[in-house]
Amino acid sequence: MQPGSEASRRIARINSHLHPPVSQMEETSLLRRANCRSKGGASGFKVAILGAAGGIGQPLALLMKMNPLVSVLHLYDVVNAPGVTADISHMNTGAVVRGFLGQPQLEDALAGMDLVVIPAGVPRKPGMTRDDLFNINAGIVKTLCEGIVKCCPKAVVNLISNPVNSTVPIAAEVFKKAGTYDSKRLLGVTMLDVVRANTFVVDETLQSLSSSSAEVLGIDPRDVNVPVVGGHAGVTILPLLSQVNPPCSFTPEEISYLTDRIQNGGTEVVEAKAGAGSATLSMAYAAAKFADACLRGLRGDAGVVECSFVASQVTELPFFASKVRLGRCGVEEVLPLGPLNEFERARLEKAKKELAVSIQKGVSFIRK
Ligand SMILES: NC(=O)c1ccc[n+]([C@@H]2O[C@H](COP(=O)([O-])OP(=O)(O)OC[C@H]3O[C@@H](n4cnc5c(N)ncnc54)[C@H](O)[C@@H]3O)[C@@H](O)[C@H]2O)c1
Ligand SMILES: O=C(O)C[C@H](O)C(=O)O
Repeated sequence: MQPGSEASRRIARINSHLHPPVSQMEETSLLRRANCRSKGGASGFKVAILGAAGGIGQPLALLMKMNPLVSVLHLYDVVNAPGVTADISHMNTGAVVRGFLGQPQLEDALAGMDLVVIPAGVPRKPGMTRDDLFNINAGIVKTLCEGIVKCCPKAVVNLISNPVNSTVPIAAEVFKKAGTYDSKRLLGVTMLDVVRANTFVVDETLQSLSSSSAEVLGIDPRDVNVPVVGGHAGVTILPLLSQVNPPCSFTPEEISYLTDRIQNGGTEVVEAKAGAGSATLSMAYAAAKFADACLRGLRGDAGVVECSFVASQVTELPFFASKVRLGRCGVEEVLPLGPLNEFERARLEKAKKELAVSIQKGVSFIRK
């Protein structure tokens, strides 16, 4: 290709969108605004995915590109962001996609975002707990949240990176330190626990147990809703099987089996992947569902309720996962747990003990 030819100028233009030099920032952001209006429409939201080239990031980027509520989609990673961006950008859906590679482009990736979804960080290998990821992922989450402070302090943040029970407190502390903390806008993503619970209640109960819960036979798992409260690791994951909707009853053996399977769903995938990571596809599905719920809330839809790990007064702990009502500012209301049976009350006490330690570990990481 001849330097200075029309083809080389076109490629230079495409590259400048993928890696906008700082000197072109103003011009580029005008271009972005123009693109947003022409393609996404005035009502679309601007969404950034941080860790977009990863196992979760890539399918999540695909699903967000398909979401009609998204007008601009920013894909940021420290590796491979241009390739993923080029690929996703060929999908003929409305959202304008832009790629951002490496720390120097983090601020451009975040500028003006309404929703920031964070699946950046290392996943587990067999034999590890989520807490074993703390040493690496805590620093990653801290850095990304410092970027949010600077560039989009009013964005709603969906935090996926593990250990969620500690990374959400880390994010809160970063925001508090900067004076930008709004507890309504920080949500730990525990949706995969709900997705698993809904699936296992319909599937596993009927397949592997001689079930007295035949009421659920033939029900689409998408129509089942199991609230999952507490946190997102082992015993802190507490499905409230007494509150399944549509209502259905389980034997004590079924409750114990289902609770253990839901609590160990992540480990089941980690072991099946045998060293190649943890849940990515089901997580991308869950994250896309949760992000969509947040966007519908931001749009002003009524009655959007999902479970999430948020700042909470539902228990004595400063953070707790429970049903939350989503609205124009993020979390509009943290809903109470509702009536728990004896089994759930006992499991709740266990969950709170472990959660308290994980939350404090996250807080201390920033305050130290
Ligand atoms: N909340 C949940 O329910 C849930 C479910 C599954 C996985 N996870 C967690 O999500 C995280 C990601 O999992 P994965 O399978 O996608 O891992 P992955 O290794 O496949 O992808 C992670 C991506 O993050 C990127 N990354 C690393 N440091 C970064 C930084 N500083 N800035 C931006 N990007 C960075 C990597 O380059 C990589 O592309 C893990 O911590 C995992 O435990 C959480
Ligand atoms: O189990 C993991 O490490 C990943 C994730 O938290 C999950 O629940 O699948």
